[in-house]
Amino acid sequence: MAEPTTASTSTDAAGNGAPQKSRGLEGVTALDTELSFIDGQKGELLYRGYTIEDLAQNASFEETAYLLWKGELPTQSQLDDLNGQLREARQVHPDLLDHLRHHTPKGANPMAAMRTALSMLSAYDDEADVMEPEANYRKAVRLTAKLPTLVAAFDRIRKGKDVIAPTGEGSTAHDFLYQLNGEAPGPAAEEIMDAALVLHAEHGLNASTFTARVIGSTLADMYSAVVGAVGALKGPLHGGANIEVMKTLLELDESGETAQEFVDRKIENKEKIMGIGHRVYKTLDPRATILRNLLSGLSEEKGDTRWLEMSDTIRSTVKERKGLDANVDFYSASVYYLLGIEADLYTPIFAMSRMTGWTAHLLEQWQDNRLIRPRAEYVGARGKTVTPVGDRG
Ligand SMILES: CC(=O)SCCNC(=O)CCNC(=O)[C@H](O)C(C)(C)COP(=O)(O)OP(=O)(O)OC[C@H]1O[C@@H](n2cnc3c(N)ncnc32)[C@H](O)[C@@H]1OP(=O)(O)O
Ligand SMILES: O=C([O-])CC(=O)C(=O)O
Repeated sequence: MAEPTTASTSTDAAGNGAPQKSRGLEGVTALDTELSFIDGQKGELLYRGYTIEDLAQNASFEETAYLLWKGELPTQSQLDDLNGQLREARQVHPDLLDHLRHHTPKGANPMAAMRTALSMLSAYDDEADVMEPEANYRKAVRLTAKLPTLVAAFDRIRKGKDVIAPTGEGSTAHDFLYQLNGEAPGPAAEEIMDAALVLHAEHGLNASTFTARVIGSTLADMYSAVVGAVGALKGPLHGGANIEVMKTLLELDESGETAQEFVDRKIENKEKIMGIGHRVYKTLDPRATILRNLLSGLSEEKGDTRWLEMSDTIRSTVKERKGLDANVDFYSASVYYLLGIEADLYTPIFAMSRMTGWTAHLLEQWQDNRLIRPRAEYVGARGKTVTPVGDRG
């Protein structure tokens, strides 16, 4: 099962009822959620009872967002309302664009630029500190609408191109690709981007969502919580892995080293292979299967199967050598690459999608809030006394 241990009921080795420690909180169940279920042994993922395969195939990102926020898939009129709200909210205040244009170095890490821009957004939101559930829902919609605009704007500004305003039409996937590239995406590219957004939307108490819930549990506002979550997602052990996967593939393509030699070298040097392994999945991440299928179709269409072949060989070699399999970040990297997207935007794209999961968790947290505050066992020194500074050697 995904979450075998409940922190509040576990006991230490002596069975005396003291809380058990778990390095990295592995196996600890910290809270209840209705948002998603992961079976790490079977490789299953459900969002509110629906399989990820069903949602990726049959629901749009906007329908998925509604499902996460509201608990049910939307009716047509509910979806129309949400689409209207998202489209209207895609515009960002001109000050934000000026900040990206004039006060953000072109070489900034896009996740750092987004972390700052999201934080600034709160200053332009009159409801930033209003904690009523409806106000928080409206903020979740606004944050989800605005982040793609900020990501696309930053990419164009750093390339010396004009910023393209959102169209106020179409899906999140369509408008994002339009704002990024300055031309409307074809239906296939839009469909793939939409599916990728569905696949990354929610995943239980992953590190960034846990971060968001910890911040939310202090009754800090939604902006504070998602800014913290962006910080957590940036790390290469979490969402930042998708960028590292692409760097690996590009380096491998240049170097002439075979994928097997690469894996053996990494294992020999006790280095991690990015996009491989997972804290909860002990088998293939079901999202990786779907992303591999998308990559396979895209590779055929583009007549470039290099990345798929390289990825498959890395994956089968690590599986054989270490028994580890691919996670969501493994094939997404090549999918975005073949869509013509710059590698350092892959984690910001992950954040555009996960914004729905983070904010849905915050809405859930605030329905029945209690401060999240675990303990650390003190293992340092005791009994020391202060000597005057001049006498310290
Ligand atoms: C969206 C997401 O966040 S998905 C995860 C994205 N992150 C990555 O792809 C980064 C690469 N993967 C990893 O670093 C890890 O698998 C994590 C962080 C995802 C999960 O890690 P943990 O559950 O903490 O496992 P931990 O890091 O303790 O590793 C356990 C063992 O597996 C090995 N291992 C785990 N992942 C990898 C990997 N990617 N490559 C090589 N070995 C690995 C470790 O070296 C260790 O081996 P050992 O017992 O022989 O020392
Ligand atoms: O669940 C995790 O630890 C990481 C992950 O796959 C995600 O956040 O999508």
